[in-house]
Amino acid sequence: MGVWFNFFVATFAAIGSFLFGYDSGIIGSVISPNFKQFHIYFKDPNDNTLGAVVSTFAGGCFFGAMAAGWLADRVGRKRTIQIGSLVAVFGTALQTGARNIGMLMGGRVVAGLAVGVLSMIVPLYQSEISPPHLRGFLTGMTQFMIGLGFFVANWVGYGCQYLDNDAQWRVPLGIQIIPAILLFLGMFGLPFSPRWLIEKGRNEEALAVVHLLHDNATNSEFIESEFNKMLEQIKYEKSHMSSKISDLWATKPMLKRTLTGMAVQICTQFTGINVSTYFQPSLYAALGYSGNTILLITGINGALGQVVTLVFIYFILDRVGRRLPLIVGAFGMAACLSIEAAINARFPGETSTNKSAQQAGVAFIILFGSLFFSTSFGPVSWVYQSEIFPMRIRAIGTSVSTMSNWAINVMISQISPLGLNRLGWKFYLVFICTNLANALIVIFFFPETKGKTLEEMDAVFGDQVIDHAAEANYNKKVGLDEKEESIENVENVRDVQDVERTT
Ligand SMILES: O[C@H]1[C@H](O)[C@@H](O)[C@H](O)[C@@H](O)[C@@H]1O
Repeated sequence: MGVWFNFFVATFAAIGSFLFGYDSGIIGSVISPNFKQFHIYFKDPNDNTLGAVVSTFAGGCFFGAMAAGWLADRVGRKRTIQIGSLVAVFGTALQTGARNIGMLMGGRVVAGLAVGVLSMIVPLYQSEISPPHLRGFLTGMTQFMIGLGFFVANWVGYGCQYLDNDAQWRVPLGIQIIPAILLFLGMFGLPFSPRWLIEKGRNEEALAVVHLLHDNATNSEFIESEFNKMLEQIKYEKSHMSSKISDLWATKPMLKRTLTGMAVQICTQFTGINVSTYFQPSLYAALGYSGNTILLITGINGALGQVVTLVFIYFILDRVGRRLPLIVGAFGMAACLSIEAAINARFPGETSTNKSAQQAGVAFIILFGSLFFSTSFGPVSWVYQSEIFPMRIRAIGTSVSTMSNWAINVMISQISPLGLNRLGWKFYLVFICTNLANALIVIFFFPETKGKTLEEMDAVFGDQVIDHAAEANYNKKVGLDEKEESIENVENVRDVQDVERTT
């Protein structure tokens, strides 16, 4: 079935990422003053309670991402997605049927657990089913679908504010049950990750999946070689290495991977994207805009971000690699925020009526998120964290990276309202510095991973590598049948390589 099927599988699984975006986005509308019915029903909850409604979700995400690392190895990537979607159904039901604020918060925590699981497992699954030359695009679908979730949530929120009974908040919260059920059921029809199948010794099923994903008349050689590489590497890892949490820092190359995986997510949060995502209306208000204009600008920004993300992951990411977009993006975001700070300092919305300054202010917020973030840390963070770990530790490594995302996410969303109120335009300065720091971190510490198979990442991070050419050579030399003996000889080949290296 080949590439189209591959694309379909990656996109369908990304319904999990849609839930991530929708669930994160919808709560901002539901608790806003426009949703009067919500405030009446819950007897005017104060700011602390509303803050807790938002942060309990992110807290749940943190623990969900943790659990997903454990689940993904035991029951597999596909079943973990299904578990995540079932938990999402439960969390949605609790929120939609909430009778008091406690029940609503309980629902937020459960939904958070689900989104935490899905945020970690969806890109991991996508990267394990992708051929190397399309991995950026297919794993990048995670970011596209997160953005779509936010976008749909904005408009659903916009429409529902006009309802004048409980449905005003129950409907936007309840809608998530549709994608959650669709994902749960649909995943029955999608394949298991071939790499996980090999790990479990189900090689024939794995080979069938690789055929299903990459098949077309001309590439049987590619399929065979891709499958053999997976097989050799995973068998070697299984027989020679452990998969304990401490393996994340057991050797220098492993520590490097772990720190890079965490760093890509921490840097993503320190771009300031969530200040712009969660508090976008306040940013436009600070420039002097109000009411429906704010909604309109938010809508345009969201739509533009989607188009740019798609163009970037489809045409650019697999060609230019991961490093360059991250570096350009970080400098671009620092530049946008510098101009933004200057405009806000010189022409504050309360006192200034300078129209061009206001428009420029809006333009640079849009450029920041829809251009620079969408072509850098947005998609690349998910792609990168899912491709850098070896199989035996990939689930735990990806889980720790995703947990870093949520931990810093909670921290930044807690301090942002304070920062924006107390520091005003000076708050931008913080993120100018963090974006410059992000650029330096990438320049000095992030290796390029474009086009490599997941098994070739060992070489990228300085680990021992199975050299397939040397292996074939060795087999020929000792007169063995290459294919059958390849696994058994990996150890010998390494010995030969070691000898060659030391002589
Ligand atoms: O807007 C989201 C943001 O809320 C997440 O924290 C980030 O990790 C995603 O990449 C981004 O798309």
